[in-house]
Amino acid sequence: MSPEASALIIAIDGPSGSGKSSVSKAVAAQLGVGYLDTGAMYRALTWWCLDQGIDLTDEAAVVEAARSLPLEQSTDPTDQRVSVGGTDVTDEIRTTAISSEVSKVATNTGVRPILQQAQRDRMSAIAAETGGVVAEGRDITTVVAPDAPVRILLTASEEARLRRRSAEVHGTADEEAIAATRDQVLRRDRDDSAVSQFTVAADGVVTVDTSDLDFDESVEAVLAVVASLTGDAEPDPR
Ligand SMILES: Nc1ncnc2c1ncn2[C@@H]1O[C@H](COP(=O)(O)OP(=O)(O)O)[C@@H](O)[C@H]1O
Ligand SMILES: Nc1ccn([C@H]2C[C@H](O)[C@@H](COP(=O)(O)OP(=O)(O)O)O2)c(=O)n1
Repeated sequence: MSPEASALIIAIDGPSGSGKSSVSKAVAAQLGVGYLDTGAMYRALTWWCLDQGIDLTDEAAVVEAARSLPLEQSTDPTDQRVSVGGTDVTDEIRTTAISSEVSKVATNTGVRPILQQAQRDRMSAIAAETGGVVAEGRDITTVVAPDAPVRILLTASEEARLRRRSAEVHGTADEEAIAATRDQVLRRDRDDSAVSQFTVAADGVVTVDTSDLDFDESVEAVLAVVASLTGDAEPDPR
């Protein structure tokens, strides 16, 4: 039996602002396994293309960039660093400049199989190293790891997602800040929906709706699903 056969592989998908990244990191940390942020890979490729002066609408050029992307990404859920070609882009890939362009790269159908395969390879390597992995994105439960023993769709109402992203990016969730966040959340989800299904759970995928849960409750809810599906994944009580 390969080491991966008994590994704790957890796939989490969901729309922007549902809590995928923050909740997945906390779950991975509590379970003592590695973490893979697949959205960061699309963001890093977007940054690289813009840095190289590649027109994001030139599909073939972006596919070529995906093939040779010099990406380094940490797997520690408590210390996430992303660098491309030796440049640390951890913060830069979260800026509005990247958030507003990333869907052009994520909806490039030549790019997706390249990053999906890279994600499968990364998941296997992380699981072999740490005994498991929490991987999150838009198509992990359906395309990247449809055989994962734990597959979760993390959702939240449009209102909750806008409020959270607005508070995160603008430090407030007043009307003006929410209006400024709409493009980043709703338009991007609409564009991304053209290539992935992340609003309705596929067969066998458990939905966790965090609309009325605070952050800690969301982490608990995901851990409860993990425990119920694996039987032996109760978090360390320390
Ligand atoms: N259940 C929750 N309740 C309140 N805030 C949350 C919850 N889950 C996540 N957040 C906060 O909302 C923001 C967006 O979460 P994030 O994990 O980046 O979402 P996603 O990766 O799905 O886009 C972050 O500031 C995060 O701390
Ligand atoms: N597995 C994935 C992960 C992300 N994407 C796309 C969708 C998003 O527009 C970008 C960035 O994803 P990311 O998870 O960082 O975005 P949010 O934090 O949820 O707003 O990449 C994807 O198409 N497939």
